[in-house]
Amino acid sequence: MNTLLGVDTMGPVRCYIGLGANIGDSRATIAEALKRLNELPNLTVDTVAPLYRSAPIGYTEQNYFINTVAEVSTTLTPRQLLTALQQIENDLGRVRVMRWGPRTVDLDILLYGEQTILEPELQVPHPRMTQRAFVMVPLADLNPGLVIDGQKAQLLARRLAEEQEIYAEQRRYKDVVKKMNCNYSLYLVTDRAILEGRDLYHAVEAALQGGVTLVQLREKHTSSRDFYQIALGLKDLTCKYQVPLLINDRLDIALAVDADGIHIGQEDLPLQVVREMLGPQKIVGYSVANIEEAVYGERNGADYLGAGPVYATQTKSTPIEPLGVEGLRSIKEAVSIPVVGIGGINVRNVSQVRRSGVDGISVVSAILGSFNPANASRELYTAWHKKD
Ligand SMILES: Cc1ncc(COP(=O)(O)OP(=O)(O)O)c(N)n1
Ligand SMILES: Cc1nc(C(=O)O)sc1CCOP(=O)(O)O
Ligand SMILES: [Mg+2]
Repeated sequence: MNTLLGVDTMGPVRCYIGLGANIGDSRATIAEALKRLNELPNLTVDTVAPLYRSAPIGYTEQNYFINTVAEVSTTLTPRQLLTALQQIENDLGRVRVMRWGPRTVDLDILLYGEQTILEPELQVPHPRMTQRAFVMVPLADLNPGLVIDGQKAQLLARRLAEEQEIYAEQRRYKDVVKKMNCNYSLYLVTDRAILEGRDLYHAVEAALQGGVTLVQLREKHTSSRDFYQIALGLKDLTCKYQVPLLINDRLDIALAVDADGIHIGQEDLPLQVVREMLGPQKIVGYSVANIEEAVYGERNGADYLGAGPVYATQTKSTPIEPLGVEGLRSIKEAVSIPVVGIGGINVRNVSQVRRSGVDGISVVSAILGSFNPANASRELYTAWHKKD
């Protein structure tokens, strides 16, 4: 490898990381470990296998484990990667008491490209990986044809799954990856009233073609049955463009269509209840109009905040005075989760909004009020990405 100051100059290396936990809320810990992994500089989590529950091996007087495997690409060296994984383990409360004993979270480098590393602290490929169903089964989900020690991952996984106790969990961790990679920059919120009879699917598809990065289905006066049917249709559409779909207000609809998440406000179900019922892997957005609400949102499980109204808007009647760019900036500076501005944002003021430091713009009429939502989205996209 060609290294310069410890960084591989040949480009990213594909690695597989094994994750396991059996103390506390293991699913939430694994979700948090994946998030922190993806936040490392020089590393991207590309895919995560489904979760599995597996019987402990070695010391059996302990809880079953939750396991998965992540495929990542990184320019970190093996040593740097090992140090980063140990830091995440420590930050998440791992205490090393006994070998093969209970653990809050365990992160192992399974494979680092095609390299073999035989150092006292680091052996890659992981020396016991081909003997463990909880490694080989999720690994084979990600890359069935991968050959390790001359054996195909899928064949090894099948044999080990017959010999060892391992159960597939319901939750697909593709949701975690979608959530981690969520792009808030151009966020469309729907409102059929503004369409004045034009077709919602056509308008949303045009907006997706124009560069919208996130969609929220907002239906204020629709029966539950119709809301559900529209949500199913939009889910197909957003899946086609690999853009997440969030549901406004309605937890039942979000659950029923397995949406990527929900957006709730100050008058909707309590944030903590929504987070608990939707689980850690889904996106929860929370509306705020001041710093107190923003801090509460961050502390109680919101993934992002919708701050508004930034400017006066005809789309929703709100008693709150517009925040303006300075109000928006003060909210953004008070929290560390993503913030999007909403309310009266259009192509003429988008660059002001961007200068407040927020992570994106959320719009209704600037896209759906246009007879050409694709163009309108393209213009907003360009304005958002324009350098000053
Ligand atoms: C991204 C985003 N931000 C704010 C809102 C407003 O939510 P809420 O205050 O709950 O009002 P309704 O949209 O439910 O009328 C939003 N929907 N999206
Ligand atoms: C749905 C919504 N929520 C707001 C808030 O301030 O919380 S403003 C708003 C409407 C945004 O529509 P437009 O982009 O057409 O102004
Ligand atoms: Mg609401």
